[in-house]
Amino acid sequence: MTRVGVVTFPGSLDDQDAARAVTVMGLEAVPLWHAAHDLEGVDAVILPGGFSYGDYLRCGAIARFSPIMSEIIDAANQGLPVLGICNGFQVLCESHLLPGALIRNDRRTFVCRDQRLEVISRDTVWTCAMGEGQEIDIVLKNGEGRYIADEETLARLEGENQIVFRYSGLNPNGSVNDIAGVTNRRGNVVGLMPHPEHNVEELTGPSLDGRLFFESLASFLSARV
Ligand SMILES: NC(=O)CC[C@H](N)C(=O)O
Repeated sequence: MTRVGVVTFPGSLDDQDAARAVTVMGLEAVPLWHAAHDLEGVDAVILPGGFSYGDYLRCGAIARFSPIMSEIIDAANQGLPVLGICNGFQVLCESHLLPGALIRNDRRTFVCRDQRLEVISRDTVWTCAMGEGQEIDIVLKNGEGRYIADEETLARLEGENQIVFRYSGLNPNGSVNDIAGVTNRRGNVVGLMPHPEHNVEELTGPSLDGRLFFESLASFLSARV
């Protein structure tokens, strides 16, 4: 059975929900503590949402130095699928596994809403079961979701198909080019601000579009063996 590691940092909030989503999708969730040095042979890793280390300095800036992150950086550079959700996306940017940075929302408030996204690239481990141009609805909830990058990086992301999602309709936080999620060159590391783990069950809907992320992972892994 596919084993998906879910990391818990001090201050993580959505690690339990991420693990539940993994289980709901028929995969095995493996809890990984931030201080551990061992990925326990997992097939993929999720860095969940929350407030790691109290969001001090900058969201994700301290979590980046957790022992588990040096293991994840090495493994990701060798192709391990990694999904960073919200605070997890912030950690991935701070770790330089993904380019750019996330700063305070332009309206200076915490934003919590159902958010429509447009799928820009299905050329990643976590979106290969989606359609290009497909619109999906995923919960958004953060204070520092405004994606920025320098012009050269932006041009490269746009030119090399590394923008994975854009906000559809109203841009909720001032992210440059409406960017909601990006990937690395190889397409195994994806980070996004909205929370797919909250959109996998009827009870907590309204959409079930979060399932597509796990279906993508499953189809990528089964095509590989
Ligand atoms: N939902 C989250 O993961 C929040 C991330 C981060 N603490 C922020 O407010 O931006």
